[in-house]
Amino acid sequence: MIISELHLSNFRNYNHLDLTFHPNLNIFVGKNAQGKTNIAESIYFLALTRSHRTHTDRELIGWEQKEMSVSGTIIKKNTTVPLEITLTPKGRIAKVNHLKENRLADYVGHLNVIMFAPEDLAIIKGAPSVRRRFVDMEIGQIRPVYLYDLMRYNKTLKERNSYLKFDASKIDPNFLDVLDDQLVEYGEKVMNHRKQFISSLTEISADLHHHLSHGQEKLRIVYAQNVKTDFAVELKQARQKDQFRAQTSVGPHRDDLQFFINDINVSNFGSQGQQRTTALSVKLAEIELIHQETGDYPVLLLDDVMSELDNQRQLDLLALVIGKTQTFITTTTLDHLQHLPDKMTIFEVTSGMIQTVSSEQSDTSVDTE
Ligand SMILES: Nc1ncnc2c1ncn2[C@@H]1O[C@H](COP(=O)(O)OP(=O)(O)OP(=O)(O)O)[C@@H](O)[C@H]1O
Repeated sequence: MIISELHLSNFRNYNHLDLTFHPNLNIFVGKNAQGKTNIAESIYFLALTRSHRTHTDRELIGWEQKEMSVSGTIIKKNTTVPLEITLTPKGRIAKVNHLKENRLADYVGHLNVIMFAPEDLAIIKGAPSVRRRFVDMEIGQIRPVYLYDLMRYNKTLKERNSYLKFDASKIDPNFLDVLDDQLVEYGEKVMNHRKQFISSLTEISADLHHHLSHGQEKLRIVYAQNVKTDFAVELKQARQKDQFRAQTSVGPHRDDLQFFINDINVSNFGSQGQQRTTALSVKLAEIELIHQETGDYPVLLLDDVMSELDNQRQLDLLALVIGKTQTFITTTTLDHLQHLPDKMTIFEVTSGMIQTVSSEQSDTSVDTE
């Protein structure tokens, strides 16, 4: 799939912007703080209705503005799908084919994106919550039903945690049983989705990592599931402790991922280079996974990462993606970019203004099958 057009209105430092993209490669070049990442963020937002770098929607709206919108045209399997999201003081409105979709799960999935940004190193090095968010966003793109199950799980978890805060004498064990049953029902679904996703991700990323490390390293991803055997039993066993601490101690909200290279934990003992290559292998694996699950390649957003990769890694990366996935690169300079194809569009970004400085249209469009 490709995104052929993007329109921004009051999105961060863009008051009004209309862009037409190259089907293979688009490069945004400019000094720091000009608005390059904002473009990548707007595409990510159009796909997932969330930013990759903030939880606060307000930040996305231009200063002194009340609302903003991002819209774009997606081309896949010879069909054209217009998407649009508007953030207003009353909330967000998401439209597919100009029609409003009330449920997130009906909107997400029309545009699949993979973002690779410097912050992604946190998937390897950061807190478990970062890895859970990564897993949730990625499964949600492929299987929108996962978002339903996760939402229901989180709602029940919140309810249970609030109930646990009641005075012990006011807690009705039967009501807690009902909440536990619901938590187990939705939690099992969440864990099953995660198990399948992580198993496929492990398989594909192991191959890619083997390739990227030139046969030197064996990557293994482990789903560190918090529930060991039986969720219902473990929840019951933890009840007294949970009541005492007024929070639920067992369940997929405590899940984690672990990364091993040649059986050594990368998060704790890996070098910077190994951690970076692991993050890259995982991201590239997602591209293949989305293709396997949906039959389409996602759009790839490489935000400020090329300068972090050495010559060989850049070559490996571009060889793997160009011509397969429509790719967007943001960078402060073109100097260090090696191995670029002949056909691409380069945009120069200056204070929220964009100028097309070079556009070489390709004869063969990207494979959108
Ligand atoms: N809500 C907003 N309204 C208006 N301007 C904003 C808003 N949020 C951020 N900005 C502006 O956007 C600019 C930052 O853009 P962006 O993060 O895309 O930078 P960049 O070009 O990617 O830079 P770098 O190379 O440092 O990553 C800053 O000038 C900032 O003041």
